[in-house]
Amino acid sequence: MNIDKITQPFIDVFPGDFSENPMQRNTPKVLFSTVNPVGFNNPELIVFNEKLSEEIGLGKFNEVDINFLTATNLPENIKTYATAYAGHQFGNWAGQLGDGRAILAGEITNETGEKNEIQWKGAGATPYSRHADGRAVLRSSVREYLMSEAMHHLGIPTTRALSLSFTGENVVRDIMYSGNPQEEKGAVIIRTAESFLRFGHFELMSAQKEINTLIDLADFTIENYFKDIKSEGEQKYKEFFTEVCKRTADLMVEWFRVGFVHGVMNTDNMSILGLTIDYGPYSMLDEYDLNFTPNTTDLPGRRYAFGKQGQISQWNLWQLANALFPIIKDEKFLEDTLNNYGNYFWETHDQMLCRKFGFDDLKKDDDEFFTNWQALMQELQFDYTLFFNQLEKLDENSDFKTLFSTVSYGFLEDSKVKKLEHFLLSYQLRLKENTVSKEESLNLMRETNPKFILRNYLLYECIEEINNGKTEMLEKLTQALENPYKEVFPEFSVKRPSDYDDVSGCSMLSCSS
Ligand SMILES: Nc1ncnc2c1ncn2[C@@H]1O[C@H](COP(=O)(O)OP(=O)(O)OP(=O)(O)O)[C@@H](O)[C@H]1O
Repeated sequence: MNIDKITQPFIDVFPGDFSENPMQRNTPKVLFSTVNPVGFNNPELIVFNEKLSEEIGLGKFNEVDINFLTATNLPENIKTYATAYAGHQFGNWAGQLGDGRAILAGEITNETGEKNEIQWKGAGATPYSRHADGRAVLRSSVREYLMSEAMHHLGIPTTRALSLSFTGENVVRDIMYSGNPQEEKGAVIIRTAESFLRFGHFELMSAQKEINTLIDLADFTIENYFKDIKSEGEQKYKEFFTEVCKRTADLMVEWFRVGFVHGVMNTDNMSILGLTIDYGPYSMLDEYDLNFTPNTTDLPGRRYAFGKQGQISQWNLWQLANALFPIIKDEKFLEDTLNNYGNYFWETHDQMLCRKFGFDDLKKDDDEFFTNWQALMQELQFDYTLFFNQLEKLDENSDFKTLFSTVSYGFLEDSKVKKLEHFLLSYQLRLKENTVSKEESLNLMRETNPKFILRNYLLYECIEEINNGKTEMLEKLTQALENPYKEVFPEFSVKRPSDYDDVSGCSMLSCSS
């Protein structure tokens, strides 16, 4: 691998802590600290993403590269560091946080000039670990590795995953806060992204009244990642904020399109670039439920439930607006932009739903159609993904009851069948308003509705296998997630088996990763 090409421009630009023993640091107003990863004695590669490595300019894997992949015995040119950020967690200001178990190697540029940051997750404690260990368990690492790649192949902006390795050490975790912690295998992943900057980085500098660094951070971000912005002065920051709002809304709509529930949308988990970041207690939707949250910590308020993600992202943008206020002093502008967020979000959301149904354009009465559909989905307990796959197969000759009863988690008694029939008739009437052919309408559905989603029970089975030294499921899932709009393995295109309804890690997840 071209490890020698990795550089660290971030640490040349921003104030940081370079002290010998960063764990005892006492310099609050910095954006990063240099820190050495622990290194591991017996690391073992589980999977390496060669396509991504080539794409970002890191090239092919050699056996010696296992050291780099686990942040062990690093060469001189890699000056490792962890960044400081702040955040609002579950609606409350949490003060300073930071990369508690993420360590950056720096950045690599590929042949076409595209830059990517490279980061280990689980390579040891940093000055931002608070009292935690900086480690990651196999379970959470497999989940992040596979799901971030699945999102990429679904066409959704995300951080990506380059490798997954065993560290050779065990880590102690209490999965469901049972008071009975268990040893689990430790793992480390490398993830990559154009940038890992979060809303929280801006919040930290603003809260600390480090306005010059806030300006530098905004300038750095615009110059590197928002290259279309050419204005100067306050106008530049206004355009930046508008674009962050747009990218965030677009991302939320994409999550709704495929049924992704993030589970822990704190502002420190919001990417300033509009990427999906932090694959913790996430879940893909099985049965359609706007109120579903996979995160056990979130159960009481369901703040981060599936149906609330649009609204919560707007709340998070309000916090970002507050943080940017020292450089965008136009309160009315910020308020108007945030108020427009809802309109833009719903317009984009409804356009997306149109495509899911194979409609070529949004019509006046679609609002009512979508509301009826939502009520039907909830009441008939339909699987979100499979419902649309079945809808593609519907024609005059099909037995609609058989077609849809296989994708419900409940029993379709006569009254429900009537409701379904009524809805499908209204759907067929609505399809007649299309100005495109049946085939074009079907193509729209096929490219919008995935045939494969990475369900929690599949991940659960995969983790069990890897724990027992087998990688067959990992290989199959990789193949399936790389082709999500095809049915590569028919056995994966079924609803969650009922055996998994109450298995921890399949229905509910905790943050103990
Ligand atoms: N095992 C751990 N050791 C040290 N810090 C941790 C650990 N787990 C979580 N943290 C820190 O706690 C905060 C919130 O955790 P969260 O679960 O959102 O993040 P994460 O999954 O570790 O990381 P990321 O957001 O980088 O994907 C973060 O600042 C994170 O770095």
